[in-house]
Amino acid sequence: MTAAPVLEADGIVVEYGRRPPLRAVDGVGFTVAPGEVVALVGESGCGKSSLARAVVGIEKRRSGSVRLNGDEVKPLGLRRRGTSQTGLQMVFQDPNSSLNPRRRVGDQLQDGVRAALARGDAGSDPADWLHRVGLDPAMVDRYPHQFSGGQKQRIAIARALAARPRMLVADEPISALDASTQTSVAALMRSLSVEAGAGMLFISHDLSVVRRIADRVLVMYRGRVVESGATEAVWQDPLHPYTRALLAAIPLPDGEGRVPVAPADADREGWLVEVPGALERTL
Ligand SMILES: Nc1ncnc2c1ncn2[C@@H]1O[C@H](COP(=O)(O)OP(=O)(O)OP(=O)(O)O)[C@@H](O)[C@H]1O
Repeated sequence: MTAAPVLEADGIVVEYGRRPPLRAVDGVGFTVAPGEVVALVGESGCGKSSLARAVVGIEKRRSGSVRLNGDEVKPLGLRRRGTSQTGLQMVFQDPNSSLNPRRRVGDQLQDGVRAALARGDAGSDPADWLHRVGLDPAMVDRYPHQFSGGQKQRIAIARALAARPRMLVADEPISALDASTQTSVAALMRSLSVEAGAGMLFISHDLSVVRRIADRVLVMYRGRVVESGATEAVWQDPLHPYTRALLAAIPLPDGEGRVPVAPADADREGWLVEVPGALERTL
């Protein structure tokens, strides 16, 4: 029996501006099971961040719904003042946007631990969280600027996970990191979230990392999910022409990469017209 999804997003639409509005996300739905890592991939500007932000409620949705363990996730502006949705945590590309430069990292980790305890979940102490993300527990009294970028991102991840979220939404969490630490941080995110039974939506441009850590992948193109399925199935047998182009653009070992573009003779709109809706595989 498949576990009930921890996250259910349905018909998400995000628009910017008016006359005419730019439809950045055009009716996207997906689910994430507990302990499952779902990757969201697609070229720059296809709407990944807009979708991620709409899911956690920091971006206004034109329409659509998001449920976390069956409870509706309201956009931030509509939540009661002071109500935090600690069951849903987000990790951003830049760890500086998640960490307060004026507070010791231990105190910031403690906020997450407190939220977990308040919900009746077991909380670990801040030093233990530093240890879990591969940092010296004795560093709890330091400030964010005393850490490298990679270390700060590990702390931001620990801070998000310390709240024991049911769901983690990570928007390009590794792309600002040193290439040598990207894979290890991504693998760490996977192991910690799976261990905690949290679902994760993982956005990345690095398709080799996606292949390593994601159970399932959603391929987004021009605001829509054009293909979704088990990661290996999508890699072995991509159904949508855009997915094929995207996978063909994986950087080659010698560093040469091709940019994912529609075939020269294709009408870009035609890609979507020919294949209406997402190509969903049976899992
Ligand atoms: N605040 C905003 N106001 C107006 N347009 C926006 C805003 N945020 C995003 N957009 C536009 O919406 C579209 C989708 O952007 P989004 O950042 O969601 O894409 P993305 O796939 O995450 O891109 P990237 O991989 O480069 O981060 C783009 O055309 C972008 O220019």
